[in-house]
Amino acid sequence: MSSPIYVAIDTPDLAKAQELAQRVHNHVGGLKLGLEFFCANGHHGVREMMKFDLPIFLDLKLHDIPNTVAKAVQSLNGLEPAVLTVHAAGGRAMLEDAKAAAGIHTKVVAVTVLTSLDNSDLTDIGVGGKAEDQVARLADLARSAGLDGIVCSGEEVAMAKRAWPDGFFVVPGVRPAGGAMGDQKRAVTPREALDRGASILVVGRPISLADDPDLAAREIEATL
Ligand SMILES: O=c1ccn([C@@H]2O[C@H](COP(=O)(O)O)[C@@H](O)[C@H]2O)c(=O)[nH]1
Repeated sequence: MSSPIYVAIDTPDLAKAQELAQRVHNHVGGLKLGLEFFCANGHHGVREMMKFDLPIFLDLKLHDIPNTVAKAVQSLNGLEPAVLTVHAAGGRAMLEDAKAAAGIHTKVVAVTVLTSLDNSDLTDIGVGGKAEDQVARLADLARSAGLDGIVCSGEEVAMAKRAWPDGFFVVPGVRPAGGAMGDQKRAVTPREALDRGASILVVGRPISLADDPDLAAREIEATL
């Protein structure tokens, strides 16, 4: 069975992205490419990364009016990433149109509450209540809009999976026990996230900043 770990390749530099993928490709289940990579390298860069023969997760977190998001998704035609993100806060019509525009092999998943936010950050942006309540609301919206799943933290994934047993749950911001949090605020360990119902885990800096990224990936895998 392939690893649930998708390594976040957070760099605009194609050569560095290829070097990281080359080092870890035998011990991860997929490659996650974000906005900084896509803005710098576009379709060509994604095609280069597809040569590692691993599923590609395009984490573009699209969030705009429905027409614009649908056209952006259509513009990915030919790439057919395994996973594509949009922001649930874009609303029902945007989510429906994003899903309709995606290829049949692409799981479209909605980002609920970024793992870098805590309850106090939510208050700052006018969202009352706790992160868990907001995740529950947006997960329900994503499900009823026909999406494949959501992105949430390991703190909410068990609750979300209970409500949506066949949903696809992406959990980023995981940290090995004692690992540096950086800007992440709602982090659990990779093992906890999987035990609570994550379908895949996104791991960035704990692998990419390690002296030996392949060893770091293998050590995380060994805890699962
Ligand atoms: O809520 C979210 C959504 C996406 N991400 C992305 O995951 C990785 C995490 O990187 P780390 O270095 O392991 O913190 C990164 O690419 C984010 O853009 C997230 O962290 N939280």
